[in-house]
Amino acid sequence: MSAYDAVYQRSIVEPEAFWGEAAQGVEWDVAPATVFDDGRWFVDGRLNTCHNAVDRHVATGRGEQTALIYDSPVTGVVRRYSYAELLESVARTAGMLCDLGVVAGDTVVIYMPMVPEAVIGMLACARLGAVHSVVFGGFAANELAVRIDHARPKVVLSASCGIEPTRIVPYKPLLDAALEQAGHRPARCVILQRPEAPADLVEGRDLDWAEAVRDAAPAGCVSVAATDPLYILYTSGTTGVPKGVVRDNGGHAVALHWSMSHVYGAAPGEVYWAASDVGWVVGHSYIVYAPLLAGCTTVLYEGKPVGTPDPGAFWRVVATHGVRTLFTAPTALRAIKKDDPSGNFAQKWDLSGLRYLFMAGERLDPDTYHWASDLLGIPVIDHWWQTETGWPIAANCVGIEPLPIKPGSPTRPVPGWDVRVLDPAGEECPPGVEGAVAIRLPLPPGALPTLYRDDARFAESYLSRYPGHYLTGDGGFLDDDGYLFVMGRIDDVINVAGHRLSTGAMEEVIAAHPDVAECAVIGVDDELKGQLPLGFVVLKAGADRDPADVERELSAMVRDRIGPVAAFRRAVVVGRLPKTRSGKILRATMRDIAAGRDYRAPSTIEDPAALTEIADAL
Ligand SMILES: CCC(=O)SCCNC(=O)CCNC(=O)[C@H](O)C(C)(C)COP(=O)(O)OP(=O)(O)OC[C@H]1O[C@@H](n2cnc3c(N)ncnc32)[C@H](O)[C@@H]1OP(=O)(O)O
Repeated sequence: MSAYDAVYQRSIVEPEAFWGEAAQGVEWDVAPATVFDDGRWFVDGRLNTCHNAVDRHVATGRGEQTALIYDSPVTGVVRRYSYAELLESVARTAGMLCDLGVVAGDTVVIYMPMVPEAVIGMLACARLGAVHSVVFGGFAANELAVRIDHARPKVVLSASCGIEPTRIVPYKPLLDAALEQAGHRPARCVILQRPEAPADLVEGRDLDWAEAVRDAAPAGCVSVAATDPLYILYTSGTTGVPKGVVRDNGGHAVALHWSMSHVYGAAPGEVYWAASDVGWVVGHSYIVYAPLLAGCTTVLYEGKPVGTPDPGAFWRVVATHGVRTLFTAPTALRAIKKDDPSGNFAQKWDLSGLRYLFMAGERLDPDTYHWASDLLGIPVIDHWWQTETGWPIAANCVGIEPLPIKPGSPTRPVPGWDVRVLDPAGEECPPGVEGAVAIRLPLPPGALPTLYRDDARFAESYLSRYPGHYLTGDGGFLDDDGYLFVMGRIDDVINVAGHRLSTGAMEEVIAAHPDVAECAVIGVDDELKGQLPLGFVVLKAGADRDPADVERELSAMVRDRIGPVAAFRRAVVVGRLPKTRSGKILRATMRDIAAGRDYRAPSTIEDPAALTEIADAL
């Protein structure tokens, strides 16, 4: 039996012994006597995640080691925080939150660009046992308002602006607009003033971050139950209402700490860089928590793969900061490949320290895999996971044993994840046959225990379709060697440049256009961003509009209501949508047509010619 097989089998057959041992990698205030009970991990354990990520390393001699490197080509700033400096900043920021009345269990919304204060704010919440909810900066005011109303934060942490390569994005007016729309009123908003676009502060509500922190006394770590929530992270579901994925403290700390050595093969003291955004789960897990829990140096990069200033940006960061492990999304590599197909910019930098390139966020297409692999000459490792799971479900666990790479596959299930591919009747599909990818329960530590304030939706979305299993929402197959191939979503969620978006949310926006009678949005393949949304709209009778004008207006509406990340630019006016006789829009068949897959008109279709019209429009 291979090393991987032995570790994997043990994790599935003896999960309590397996994770009980892994839990020893974390420092507990009260060590858990019970590893697993009634669906929850480490139920009677107590700990503090911030202590494990920061204080612990200072206490054990890593105080002078760099914890965080902030590299910001858009401002020209590079700043290093040692673990001791990070501790000082986090403790003081936690003190500021205490002064504002934040206590364990309160929620704090963080709407910030990629600046150190975003990381510090997250850790400060964790320090107090408060629950942070980070909202990605590329979302519009309306999306922020929805999240504020659901999370009901006592305090909002934000910044005056974000900086995109070609423009300053004023965040504060977006926050103000969100708070006007939201029913919930946070007690305070703390605003980081950036010199590129300082913001007006609302008297009595807003505080200047620098002033508020300056006057605060450092706060200590609050011990919390392992099952207490560390954060809520909203993710797109099939409807316009996002799902608040809950992450607990104990299971999360144990799983992430374990993953750094076993999945990524990263050791304390090494530089680990996840080129993502703190607004996504990759940012939560692998910019902030996991590298710090493991005593690594993490990189916070405020820039893009291209345009800041050139397609050598990633290679500069790797070479300059001695990055050993790089983690990014295929879209980022495709962007670099597009601007620098021969890899000339990579040749300018010494990349000899780079050991692994990990890829996730969307499917790694074989072309991009081969390009990166040839360019870098190191293992390029696709791995697959989700906001809900918090850490990898399938990967080539190089820390256990590197397995042969099969392009197009994220390799094999990671220990702890009992991956099954099920047919519509719930039977396991034979090797090579595609079905719904599900995880047999229990989910390992670190995976979501529920959705925030919505246990019913959690059960309905994930647990009801295949009893005893968690439904991932992705389709795929296992091959004869147990390698998983994930082929894409089986629902109305799309993935645009590694951003998970709901087509249902876009349809809600489009349907509000005065000339639109009905609409459907699907994802279509795109060479750069993986997928792009495409809308089909039927205009109201008598609406004599130029289709190009309608497309422009709908694009502006989606940008304004959901945000620029939706990248909604194409809307095709059609005479009708393909439907069943009972009036259900045949989105799944439309997706098949768009993906170039074989499709059959369902027997219940109202008029098969409607599908031909969609194919023609595409
Ligand atoms: C494994 C679990 C998971 O899947 S978690 C999710 C993992 N996903 C990721 O890490 C995302 C990976 N993608 C990226 O990092 C970016 O798409 C990269 C590759 C860097 C390209 O960025 P960019 O060129 O901005 O394209 P984009 O499609 O992301 O953005 C579209 C428009 O949105 C804007 N935008 C983006 N981020 C922000 C932000 N933080 N604040 C304000 N605006 C933002 C961009 O400027 C762009 O705007 P425009 O349409 O060009 O005007």
